[in-house]
Amino acid sequence: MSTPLSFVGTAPHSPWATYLSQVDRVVPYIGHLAKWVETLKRPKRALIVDVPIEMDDGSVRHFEGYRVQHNLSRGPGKGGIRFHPDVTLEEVMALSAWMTVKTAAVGLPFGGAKGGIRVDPSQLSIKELERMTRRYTSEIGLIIGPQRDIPAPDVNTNAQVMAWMMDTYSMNIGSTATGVVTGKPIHLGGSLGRVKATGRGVFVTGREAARRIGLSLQGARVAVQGLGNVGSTAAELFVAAGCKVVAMQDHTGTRVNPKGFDLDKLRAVQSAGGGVAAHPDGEAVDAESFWDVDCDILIPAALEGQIDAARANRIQARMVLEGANGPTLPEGDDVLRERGVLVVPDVICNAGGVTVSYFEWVQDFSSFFWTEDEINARLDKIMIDALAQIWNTADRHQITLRTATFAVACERILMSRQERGLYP
Ligand SMILES: NC(=O)C1=CN([C@@H]2O[C@H](COP(=O)(O)OP(=O)(O)OC[C@H]3O[C@@H](n4cnc5c(N)ncnc54)[C@H](O)[C@@H]3O)[C@@H](O)[C@H]2O)C=CC1
Ligand SMILES: O=C(O)CCC(=O)C(=O)O
Repeated sequence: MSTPLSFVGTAPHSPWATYLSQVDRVVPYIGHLAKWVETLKRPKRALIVDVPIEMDDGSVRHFEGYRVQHNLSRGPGKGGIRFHPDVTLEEVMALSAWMTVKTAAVGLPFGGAKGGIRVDPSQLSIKELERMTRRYTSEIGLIIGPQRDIPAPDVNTNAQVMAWMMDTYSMNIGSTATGVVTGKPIHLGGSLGRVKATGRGVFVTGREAARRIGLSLQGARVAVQGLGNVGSTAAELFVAAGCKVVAMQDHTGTRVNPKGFDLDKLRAVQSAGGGVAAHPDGEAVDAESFWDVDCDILIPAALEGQIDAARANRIQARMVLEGANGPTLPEGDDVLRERGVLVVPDVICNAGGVTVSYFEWVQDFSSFFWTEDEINARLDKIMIDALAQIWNTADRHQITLRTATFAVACERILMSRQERGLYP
């Protein structure tokens, strides 16, 4: 065992502390590979960059950006870029580590990486956002590239941000490199199906898990936290399968409606710049009441650290589908397990996005593009097969799906580490 990292404090509820605890729990299930586990407890490479930009009023502001490559044993780094005022190096480390586990869990030939800028993008004009994205891309250009590390969208980033990143990287190297990012607009080498892929993966794993625990989707009540890219797609697919969304929460507010929300109305208020608070139906409640809602399926699809032990004790659902990364703290996991609430963990549940990102990367290299039906069929198969293997592992060892996903993934990562050896 080596010394702990000096540059990061591990407060008990921080995302990095959560990740470390999840790694500790897998050690008894990975046999002789446990001797390599220390490699998972530190990022391979972490870059902090200064991002100075000229604001529209002529002043200059500096933002702090990060790109962390947690582990590259199985291939180039892969993972999204987050623009959020609470982004920290430590959070990005945890997000990059979950990418390492996630890509291995679904068998993609990638390592784990993540990036972010500590900024509230809603306070920037579109031109300021573009300048910031381009300067950040040039700064992390030292370590990204189609064969090295491939960013993608995450919270508050989208296809337009990816287009600016692709263009900036391409200008800097002197030729178009579509494969440097995924989640791009379709006519710039993006893939059909990528926008909805993460939510689709949440739905497919949720549907499989429901079938396995005998929960019928017909009339099942769903509560969703975070109605962005991931949460809104998952909600739509569950409604299409016969469920009703009885509670919704986003950064604007929380509403409940036992009759089920009309998601078309949500889309309309979102298009007008509003959120859940502006939905015309149901009843507005305080944010904390979200965790008491009577429901069958709970989908946290916003940020980390949402389900602590106290909230886990109040959750009424039979199943929690982690659309977000890191929404459940280890003590929340323990309570949910004791109470018999099934948790389908982030590292498999939300892996649909990176899976279609992989398809996008492959399509960019071959310059041959697939139909949306082909993409969805391949995505569904990968998710269903991966969940089946994880479920079997959980049954065999009598462990949670989270520890089982870590066991399947860590075996692949650490076997690669062992086979590659330590010395260049
Ligand atoms: N976009 C993707 O392909 C993937 C995203 N994820 C994860 O899913 C989660 C959501 O990501 P996206 O949907 O892409 O982001 P997004 O930016 O599209 O949406 C985020 C949603 O979270 C809500 N939110 C923010 N702060 C909140 C708070 N304090 N309380 C309640 N709601 C809050 C926002 O209002 C918004 O509805 C994140 O944890 C992300 O890392 C995971 C895999 C892939
Ligand atoms: O699509 C990707 O490459 C990464 C998506 C992501 O950031 C995630 O799965 O958390």
